[in-house]
Amino acid sequence: MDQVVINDTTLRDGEQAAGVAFNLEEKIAIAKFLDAIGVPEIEIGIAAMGEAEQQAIASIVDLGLQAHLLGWNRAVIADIQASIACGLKRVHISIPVSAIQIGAKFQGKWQLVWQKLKDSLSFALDQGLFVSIGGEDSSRADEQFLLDTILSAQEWGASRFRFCDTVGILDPFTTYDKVKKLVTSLSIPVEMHTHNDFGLATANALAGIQAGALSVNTTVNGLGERAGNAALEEVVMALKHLSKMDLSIDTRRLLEISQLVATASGYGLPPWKAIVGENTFAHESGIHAHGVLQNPHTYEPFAPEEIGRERRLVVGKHSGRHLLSNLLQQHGIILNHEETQSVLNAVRQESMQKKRSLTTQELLSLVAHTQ
Ligand SMILES: CC(=O)SCCNC(=O)CCNC(=O)[C@H](O)C(C)(C)COP(=O)(O)OP(=O)(O)OC[C@H]1O[C@@H](n2cnc3c(N)ncnc32)[C@H](O)[C@@H]1OP(=O)(O)O
Ligand SMILES: O=C(O)CCC(=O)C(=O)O
Repeated sequence: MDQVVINDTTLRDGEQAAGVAFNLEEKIAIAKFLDAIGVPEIEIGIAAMGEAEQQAIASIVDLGLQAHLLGWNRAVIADIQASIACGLKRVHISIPVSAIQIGAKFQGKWQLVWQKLKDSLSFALDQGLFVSIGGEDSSRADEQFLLDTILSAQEWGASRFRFCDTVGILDPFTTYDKVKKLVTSLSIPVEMHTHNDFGLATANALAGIQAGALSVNTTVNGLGERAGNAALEEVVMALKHLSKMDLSIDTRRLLEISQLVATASGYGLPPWKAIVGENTFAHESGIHAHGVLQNPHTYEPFAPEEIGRERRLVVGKHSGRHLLSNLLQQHGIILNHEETQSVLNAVRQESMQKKRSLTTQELLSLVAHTQ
């Protein structure tokens, strides 16, 4: 199978999340970081948005990164001219392809949409650009109409097609079937763009890849419109561990980039967020901690170091004697069976009062008080 390409869109769809507005420094920092960890392609913004966005795009282009840089455009020649003025050599041209989208935006005039696509695509190709085409709302489009649209774009010179599950309504099985049909009928590669409205963005992205898509849009932390996009860290780690696909991305820095984007976006993550959440390698429950102390693989799908995190063992309401003894031994405290049990009872009580696990300091003072 050909190498799958990550085309990260944190700086475009990620920033479209309501309430997110990266400044120039943050945009540059995120682009540099994505490049540094080996992301091969980055969608860096929408030049049509105006001066500030154009400055950010041009500044990122000027960095001379290894990654291919892509600008998002409507099927409007002025949008593409703005992208070219920023120095971009790759453009993405999006058109709506479902009846509901074409109806709302172009009064159902699909021929007009095709004409806009043909005109803007020809213009971009005449400027010597790499042109990727996006089918907005591909998942709800009539399948024959979608295929006819892409076959036309392919004939007119497009280099890649982005299959968009714009409102996140697919499941992995349907995604697989739809993408398989396209991959079988097209000569240009297919890219996946999946949204998380039903919590299936990553699963659907993987299903598309399984069906033969060769490129995938991601965003760091899954940031993006509404419930977000397929998360970079989830797609990379799932491909690595579940599909045995090494994308040559430095996964040891995934936590760092997650924190960078969390700070820049102003949105923290729930502790249980897959891959990068604070609790993904934290163990409190007695049975789990006992297992992990013998062999971490009992309750961890991969080693925390792989994403740049450390394992945490904490005591709380659900802890057991093995974990407690282990933590106390690290502080030179050895208790007999009864003493351990009475500290454990006190830990449970205090944890319930505080509604959280205990810090090491709280545990040690509890030991001092129960002796
Ligand atoms: C699914 C997605 O995520 S698509 C990407 C969405 N991202 C964004 O919208 C963020 C950036 N957008 C913007 O800054 C602005 O919307 C701009 C600069 C692109 C356009 O702004 P405005 O001129 O004020 O128009 P507005 O946003 O209100 O309406 C969209 C216009 O684009 C048209 N349009 C929408 N999609 C497309 C398309 N794919 N190709 C061509 N025209 C399109 C609409 O028909 C409408 O046209 P009209 O002004 O002639 O009626
Ligand atoms: O690139 C496109 O064509 C549209 C991308 C998008 O953000 C979406 O459909 O959700």
